[in-house]
Amino acid sequence: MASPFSSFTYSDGLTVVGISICIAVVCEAISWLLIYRTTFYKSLKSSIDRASKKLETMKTDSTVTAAPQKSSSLRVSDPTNQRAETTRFSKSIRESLAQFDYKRTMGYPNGLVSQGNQPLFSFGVITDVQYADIPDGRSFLGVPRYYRNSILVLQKAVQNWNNHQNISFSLNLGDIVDGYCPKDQSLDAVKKVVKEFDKFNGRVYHMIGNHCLYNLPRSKLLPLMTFPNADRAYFDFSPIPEYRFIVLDGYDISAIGWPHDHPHTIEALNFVNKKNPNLDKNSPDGLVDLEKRFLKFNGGVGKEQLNWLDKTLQDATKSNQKVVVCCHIPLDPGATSKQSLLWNYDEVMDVIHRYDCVKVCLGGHDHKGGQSVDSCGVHHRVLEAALECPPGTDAFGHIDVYEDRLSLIGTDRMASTEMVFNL
Ligand SMILES: Nc1ccn([C@@H]2O[C@H](COP(=O)(O)OP(=O)(O)OC[C@H](O)CO)[C@@H](O)[C@H]2O)c(=O)n1
Repeated sequence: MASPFSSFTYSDGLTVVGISICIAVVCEAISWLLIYRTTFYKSLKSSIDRASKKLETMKTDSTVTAAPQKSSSLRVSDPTNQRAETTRFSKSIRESLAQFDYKRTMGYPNGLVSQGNQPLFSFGVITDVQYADIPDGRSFLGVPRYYRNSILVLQKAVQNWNNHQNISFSLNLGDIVDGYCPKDQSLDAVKKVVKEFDKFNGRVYHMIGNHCLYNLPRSKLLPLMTFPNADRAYFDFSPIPEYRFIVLDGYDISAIGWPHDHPHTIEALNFVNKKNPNLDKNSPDGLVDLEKRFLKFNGGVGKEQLNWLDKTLQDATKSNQKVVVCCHIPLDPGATSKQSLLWNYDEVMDVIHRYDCVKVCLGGHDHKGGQSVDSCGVHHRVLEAALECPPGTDAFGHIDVYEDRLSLIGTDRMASTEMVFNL
């Protein structure tokens, strides 16, 4: 009797192998599309790598501690505490992996995890309004700028936030008036824009940018923009006990805005003169890669503010809070052009990376916007400028805050972004 496989030829076998390979390739491509290329996967992977590294370090440390200590310079540590720490990190890795469970991930078309549908709270965002009562123009590099339309974009933003009814506060990420605003109109222009922000039925937290400082010195600007501490432009606040916002002043060390003989002006001028040999200190000519940030229109965070940041993060960690750091000048090279980076972004990020509590950094300044997840899993989102919206278009948004993510819902030119982080 003929076996059912008697007609099964060698070429049929090859066909089956071929089909299997094709299916494997298609599955891999689908996984890449739905999983590997998503921000969530990248952030989760980097968190797991980070936790694994920490775990390895702890294992090495405990071996060192267990061995007889020959030198007093070795770190003294309690083995019981170390075991507890190691267990905590193993647990955090297991939890991270558990998060990546297929059923929950597939609940969202873009492969993101959903934990609860109701945001804990929401806040409005807008940046680089750069209003001036002057005809449309272009940036130094030729990008169109709509100086009169930008205040209309702000008006729409405020209307939208008010209509939403659940926006607790709003963030202005800086540069409310453009440097081309005629100087005899600066004061009125700043007042006019602040008045538009004041129409929002909630608190507006302002940041200062280079263009604000081209118009008015700090002494005049700060009182108009009502900062929580009258004498400085960096501060923190907690809209709910579980979250803290830290607003940095990226023009703390700056050649713009302070009196000419102020120590911060002198420090900034010395710094930029040393780092940028061009006659025009706003020109990045000849500067290579990350050196391109050493431009006069950028600035840095001074020592006192860095210490304050460190203490505030320590405090947030103790209070088990998640933190959002905001600064007009971006803090991560992956999210911005090198020309728009904070002078000492590396020092600031070193402080931030000492803690696990910072989940997201928000910025402005680089008008085209950008997004990245850094090596420690912190999300960076640089927002698109209102100034570059042709009439009839917008760039503003609101961010819904959840336990495990921030969800930016942008209008028109401001791209919506999901920022999912590890708990
Ligand atoms: N002398 C200069 C001045 C500027 N650049 C490059 O042009 C870009 C932005 O300059 P500009 O539009 O004047 O600056 P804004 O403060 O209005 O906008 C802030 C930017 O969005 C931050 O990037 C920049 O790439 C400069 O390097 C120049 O080459 N030479």
